Amino acid sequence: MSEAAIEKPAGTGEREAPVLWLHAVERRYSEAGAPLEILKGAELAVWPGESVALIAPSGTGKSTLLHLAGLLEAPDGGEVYIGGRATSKLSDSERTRIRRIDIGFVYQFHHLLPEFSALENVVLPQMIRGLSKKVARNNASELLGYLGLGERLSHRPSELSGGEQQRVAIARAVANAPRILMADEPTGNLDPKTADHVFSALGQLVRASRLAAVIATHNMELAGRMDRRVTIRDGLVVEL
Ligand SMILES: Nc1ncnc2c1ncn2[C@@H]1O[C@H](COP(=O)(O)OP(=O)(O)OP(=O)(O)O)[C@@H](O)[C@H]1O
Repeated sequence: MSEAAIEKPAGTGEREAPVLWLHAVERRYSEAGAPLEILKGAELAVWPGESVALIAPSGTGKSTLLHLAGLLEAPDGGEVYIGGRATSKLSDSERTRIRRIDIGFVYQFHHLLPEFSALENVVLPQMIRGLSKKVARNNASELLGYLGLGERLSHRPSELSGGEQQRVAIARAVANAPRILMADEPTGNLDPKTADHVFSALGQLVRASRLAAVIATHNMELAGRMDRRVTIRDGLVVEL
């Protein structure tokens, strides 16, 4: 793992390494032939057990940043380190492996599999990872119970409320015990009370399992309950 050795973000001293570090990250798209620079050397380091709210106006690059951090896209410049490991020169299969093992993703529209029950939605990613059905089912029912869905295991997504569906999506995202949880507006389509429940569930998980969480949200009240708040300004990540 020699090329993987992390340079430390400035000012971190002897502190343990960040589990996620976006270093000098650039991302540009082209719009009608003209370059559209979204990230211009962005820096973001997140440590285990730390929750970071990403609050920025529409179109400034929140989803782009989450996609880069989640290895769903590659940066045009800079480096994304996961667990101290540089990811830009890894093969596709290694990136896929890191994505599957180290990273959990929760989307605004949960993308649950409609024909499967809540339990099965959380079992499947674990079986893809290679766990036996029995172990996966035990983990899934424990996790769903922890998120207050113990009585809803055999319900299909269409038989669950929006907040319940979103909690199933959270359970699915953390079922393989990732080190980083990324969420893109996870409460964006929920009423305030349900959003509060979902956020509390996320917070409990982050604290209980020393997850690092990066959550894009427009909800300032919920963002206020996280450890840190950052925004994107002129293509850079800025602490609020
Ligand atoms: N594949 C793409 N091709 C071209 N432009 C893109 C692409 N993806 C994103 N963009 C542009 O990049 C900018 C940032 O998009 P992004 O989705 O990251 O914003 P966002 O901050 O998440 O916005 P929102 O809060 O509305 O979801 C937008 O102007 C968008 O139009």
